[in-house]
Amino acid sequence: MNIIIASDHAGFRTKRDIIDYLRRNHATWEVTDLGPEDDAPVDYPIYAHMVASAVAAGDYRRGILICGSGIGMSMMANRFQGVRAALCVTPQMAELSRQHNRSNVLCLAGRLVELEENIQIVNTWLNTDYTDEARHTRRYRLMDLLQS
Ligand SMILES: O=C(CO)[C@H](O)[C@H](O)[C@H](O)COP(=O)(O)O
Repeated sequence: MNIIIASDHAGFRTKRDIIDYLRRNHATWEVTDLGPEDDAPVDYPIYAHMVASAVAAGDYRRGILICGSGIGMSMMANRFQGVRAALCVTPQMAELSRQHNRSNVLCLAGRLVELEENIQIVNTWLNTDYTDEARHTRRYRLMDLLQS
């Protein structure tokens, strides 16, 4: 199973620490870091575009995007057909985004949520399966069908 991760400058430190955590604790996930390599200012749409297009193409099973609020990253990622990006600020949101929405990209708020909480969110998101219930499948498929 593979996962691709990127941030902007505001999410850089959280990204670095989450990648370190994943490599130590989730050995079954092969982690690819798309950058940036430091916290010099960058534009989040470029990084969201890289991650979301890789997930949409099926090259990566999951993606994680981190910026200051998580908002711009989720806006950009959700422009891609087949990408269901969820901005989560609590573990319960991460759980529901998997169970009900089958999220495949997780967006985190590096400036608004403490690292320990973000790690719990990541853990929950990786460890929660989609429920595969008919009503949820119908609804997440409708998102692709109704996309303009
Ligand atoms: O909304 C955002 C993108 O999702 C983020 O919070 C950015 O990290 C934020 O806008 C960056 O702000 P800065 O003033 O350029 O550091």
